[in-house]
Amino acid sequence: MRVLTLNPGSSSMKVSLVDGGTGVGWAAWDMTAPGAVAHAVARWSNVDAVAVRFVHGGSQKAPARVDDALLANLERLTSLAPNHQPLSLQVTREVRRLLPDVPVVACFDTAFHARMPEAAARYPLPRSWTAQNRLRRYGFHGLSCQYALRRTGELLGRDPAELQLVCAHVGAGVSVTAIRDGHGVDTSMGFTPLEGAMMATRSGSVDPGLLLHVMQTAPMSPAELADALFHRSGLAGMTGTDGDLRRVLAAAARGEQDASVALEVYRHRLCREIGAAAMSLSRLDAVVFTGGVAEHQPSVITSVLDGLGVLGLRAGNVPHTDVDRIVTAEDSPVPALIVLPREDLELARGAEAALARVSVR
Ligand SMILES: Nc1ncnc2c1ncn2[C@@H]1O[C@H](COP(=O)(O)OP(=O)(O)O)[C@@H](O)[C@H]1O
Ligand SMILES: CC(=O)OP(=O)(O)O
Ligand SMILES: [Mg+2]
Repeated sequence: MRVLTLNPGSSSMKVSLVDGGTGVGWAAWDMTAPGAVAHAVARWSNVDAVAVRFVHGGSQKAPARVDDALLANLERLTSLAPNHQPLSLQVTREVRRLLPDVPVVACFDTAFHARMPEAAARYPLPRSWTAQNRLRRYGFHGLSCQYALRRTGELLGRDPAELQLVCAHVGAGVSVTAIRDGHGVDTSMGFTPLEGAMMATRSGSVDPGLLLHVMQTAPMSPAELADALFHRSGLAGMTGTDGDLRRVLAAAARGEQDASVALEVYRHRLCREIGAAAMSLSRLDAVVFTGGVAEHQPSVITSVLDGLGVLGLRAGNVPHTDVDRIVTAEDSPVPALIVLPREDLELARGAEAALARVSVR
């Protein structure tokens, strides 16, 4: 099956053509570039299916063929993932208009975490708020985790279902997930992709008491607060850049103090999330790093590894290549790997599975 995959992330729109499970074409556009979907369709119109990544699927537990009712449900989740959901809805509508005869499947980041134990999924809030079980932790980057798990199994020669891993997706969005029995059992992102580690433009976790204090002393609308936390915090907020790690590293190399401090906080918070995730496992088989930063900036991953000695990781020589590899020293008791992000392959798998289910019915 030839599947056109569309992955609107917070910093770029990634598009690929996957034919029979293998990626055969790839392109990425800056989020601000207009017409990405039209360009992709013009290039790859001869396809059997289209798969679109949605970070928030609400209660959806598996990829699903898109119809108007599904889109209306996904639209209701927009305020829970404002950096992503509107774009996914927009590209889905556009691709349905451009390719009206091709089935479109939505694949959800949240599905990988749907079996998260209650202890990890619940917030300690008044039960009148949580009675409907909607105000809970969902988790994101699930397609990326699913692929990293599969690939780590191949690289270590182990059955993925038996592996106990910590998976750190380090891109513009950053999250850390504990994986056991083939699915997420705890993860740093929660009700929205704002919780947890520090990110390119998102704050990650902040004491809710600090936010209450700010709301009382410098009143602002919910929209202004959301804009500050989703778009004007993280690396961007601390350095006055756009949050792209390349620019922050360059600023630090020029001796800019704000950039150096931001990198320290970034690294510290990532290590802390990795340590926390390990607590949901009974043993640690490996730590796997994926996402755009792991792919393009392996030196950042080395500096994170230096902080993980307590978990039994010993940093090795991290050659800057574009292949999946072990990045810990040969005698490291626990290996760490860099696996290049391939959400596109999971999107294509999801589309094939959803359409096979539909045709069996
Ligand atoms: N050559 C590169 N191309 C793209 N991203 C890069 C490159 N080098 C480093 N990066 C880092 O990868 C980040 C984007 O990661 P990615 O996983 O693609 O983000 P997202 O999917 O969240 O939009 C950028 O913020 C940047 O810091
Ligand atoms: C969930 C999320 O933050 O995704 P991305 O890293 O692709 O922006
Ligand atoms: Mg991404």
